[in-house]
Amino acid sequence: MNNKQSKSLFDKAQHTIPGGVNSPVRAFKSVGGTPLFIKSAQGAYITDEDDNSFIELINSWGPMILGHAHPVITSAVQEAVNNSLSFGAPTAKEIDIAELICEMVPSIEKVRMVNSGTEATMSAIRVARGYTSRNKIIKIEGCYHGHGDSFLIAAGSGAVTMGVPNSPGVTDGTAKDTLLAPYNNVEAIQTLVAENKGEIAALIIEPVPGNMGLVLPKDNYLQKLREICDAEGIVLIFDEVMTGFRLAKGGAQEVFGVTPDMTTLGKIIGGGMPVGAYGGKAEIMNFVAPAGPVYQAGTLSGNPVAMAAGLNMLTYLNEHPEVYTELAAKGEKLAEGIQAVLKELNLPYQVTLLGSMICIFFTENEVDNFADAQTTNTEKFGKFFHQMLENGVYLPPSQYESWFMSLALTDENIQQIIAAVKSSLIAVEG
Ligand SMILES: Cc1ncc(COP(=O)(O)O)c(C=O)c1O
Ligand SMILES: N[C@H](C=O)CCC(=O)O
Repeated sequence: MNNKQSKSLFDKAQHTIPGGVNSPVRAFKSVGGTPLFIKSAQGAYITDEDDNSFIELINSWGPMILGHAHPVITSAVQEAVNNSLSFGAPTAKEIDIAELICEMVPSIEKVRMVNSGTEATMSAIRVARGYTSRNKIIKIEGCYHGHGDSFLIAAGSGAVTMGVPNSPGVTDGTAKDTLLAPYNNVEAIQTLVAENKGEIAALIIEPVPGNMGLVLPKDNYLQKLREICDAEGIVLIFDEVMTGFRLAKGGAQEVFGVTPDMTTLGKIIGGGMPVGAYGGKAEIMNFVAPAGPVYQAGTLSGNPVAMAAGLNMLTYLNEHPEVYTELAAKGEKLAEGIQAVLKELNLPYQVTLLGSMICIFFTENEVDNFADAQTTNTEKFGKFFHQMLENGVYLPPSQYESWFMSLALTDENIQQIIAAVKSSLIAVEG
């Protein structure tokens, strides 16, 4: 594969951008080699600066549910930019999108728009702390909630990919207020709650973690967390930055029938524009300024272009529930195909699937938490990743990420991905 242009751009970028990228996971550090510099994307395909085109399973880390450059989104953006890019004042579309979010995710009675998933999670815990007058939070090992200080402890995604799940720069004072428990382990939560009685403001969790690879809840784990939080007056926050509007209209909370007190949302609600949001029970959200005393603000929050894109995206999803059955069918087809390849090649690796989120772990252990995920052979994943590129498929460049499917993937694309998985595994396993 010719990557001359990408190499030259990566070299140039090192001079003015730390590590040559604006978000660490993009740097290909854990898989080695040179990141691809992207020129454009359309439907299920992405094209780099060397004019290589790939079938794509990153989809901007989730939001491109309909595929790249979908007219439902691009037309909204084109229309909105004609009316200027930002006002720093309220607009009618902010009400429309808030109403739609509250309709689609009924646990959200009030919602505040911010500019990223990180802002959403940082703000949500501040509000939970203000509401409960408590300081500590419980975070689940391997979950990623953006780069807020409180969350960069046993963090997944780029943090674990770079080997720095505990980041320098986070003070001991902040770290001591973040209590950790393994995913799928109810006893660990019960112990933390007993040891910190009356001190825990919130439990924040990716209900279906996609930042340690994809891991699924088992044995009514989420229901049990709900019960513990109810009994102890702890605010249960579902971080649905990845899963919201992807797994179902109402996100993971709809799929598993568990109602959090607060929900954080991200990129999907902007159709790919930089957006985030947090919301939940009115009683809690009324603590947010100017309604209440917890301060949170944003010059560009509710940006009109992002709101236009997001409103069209959510309206489309709301009016086309068949999107979710179609995505799930595509997910099933891909997972079945990969399972068949693994069986044929006699490889004991794990495939995890939920709806249109999917992942292969290079381990023979069942993966129920971060420790299990870390038994994966990351070196093999790196080789597999590069083989997949050679075979025309662009995966997230880390074992500790989920793959995201879009509606634009055709049956033929799915067969191409399965064939690429087979050829790549054969090359990796020798
Ligand atoms: C579950 C989850 N929460 C929060 C974030 C942070 O979002 P952002 O990168 O937009 O700050 C991400 C992704 O990065 C995420 O996957
Ligand atoms: N896992 C992250 C988002 O979902 C990866 C994106 C990033 O950090 O750049």
